Amino acid sequence: MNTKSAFVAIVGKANVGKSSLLNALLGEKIAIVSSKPQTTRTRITGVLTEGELQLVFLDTPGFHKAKTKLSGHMNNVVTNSIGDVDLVLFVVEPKGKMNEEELKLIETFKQRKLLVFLVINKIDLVEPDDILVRIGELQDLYDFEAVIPISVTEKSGLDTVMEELSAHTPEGPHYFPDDTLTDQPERVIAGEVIREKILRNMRDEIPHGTAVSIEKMREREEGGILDIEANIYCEKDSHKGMIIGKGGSMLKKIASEARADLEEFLDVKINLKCWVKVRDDWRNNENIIRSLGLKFEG
Ligand SMILES: Nc1nc2c(ncn2[C@@H]2O[C@H](COP(=O)(O)OP(=O)(O)OP(=O)(O)O)[C@@H](O)[C@H]2O)c(=O)[nH]1
Repeated sequence: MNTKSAFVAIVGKANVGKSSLLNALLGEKIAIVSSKPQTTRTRITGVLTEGELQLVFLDTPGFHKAKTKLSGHMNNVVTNSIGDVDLVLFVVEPKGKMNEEELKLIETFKQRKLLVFLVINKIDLVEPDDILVRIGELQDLYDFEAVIPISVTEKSGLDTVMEELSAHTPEGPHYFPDDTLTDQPERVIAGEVIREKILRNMRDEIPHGTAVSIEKMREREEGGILDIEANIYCEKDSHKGMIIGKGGSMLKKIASEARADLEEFLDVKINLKCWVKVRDDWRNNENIIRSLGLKFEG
């Protein structure tokens, strides 16, 4: 089975129903990230797996103002790393003016050219005609991928949200085991940070044909050092050569940038080792995808 996966951010001003929407989408299929303190720092709020599809919901990475020193750090790191979310659900009220926060969000969409779905929530509070007016008002603000009127309370429109998300989710491995609660999303983050460094440093040469699997992540008993070992899978020998670079220079750059981000993010000294491996058909290979998934088990 070809799998597909996406990182999804739910954004919007306070009280528009973001949490309600997330809960409604996750329903009983929720694989809540555990309540271990680290996990809240990673801001993964839920994982939804349905057949081939896996959606990893993030708590509005980089979209809101820093409240504490920690979240300030997080915003920086997350904006730089997985701020490149695949899909965004922008939740708005069914009436009223866009406030400053919302206009800023739209600016962010424009700057990052994000793939955004405009979700007009609470349509149970307005007349059907008002919804049309609302759509007219808002759809010029950004080139939204779709405009979806919903009511979480009345459970209407939720299927459409899922259909749109699914239709726009690219092929990719499931980051979490399909049926397992995970308590180690920091592994996912580590993998994503490394992958982001590859994409950033190699923009054109190596497109999306890479996957990163965290083989090991263990804090040393003494010394406060976290050892991380990662495999970078690519599709061709020539890609492997490019990722490693002349005399290992590219891999060194990728690893040292990833290490710096992760040290700040996890607030611990990190010893990061990366290996590059060729897997012709990793996208299709059930075993590899499975092993990528299983790496996340506790
Ligand atoms: N009438 C109506 N109320 C809704 C709907 N969806 C959510 N609400 C209500 O709106 C309020 C805010 O919902 P939340 O899900 O907490 O909103 P939020 O965007 O996560 O809020 P913050 O955490 O403050 O950012 C709650 O009282 C919900 O019950 C809806 O479709 N219709």
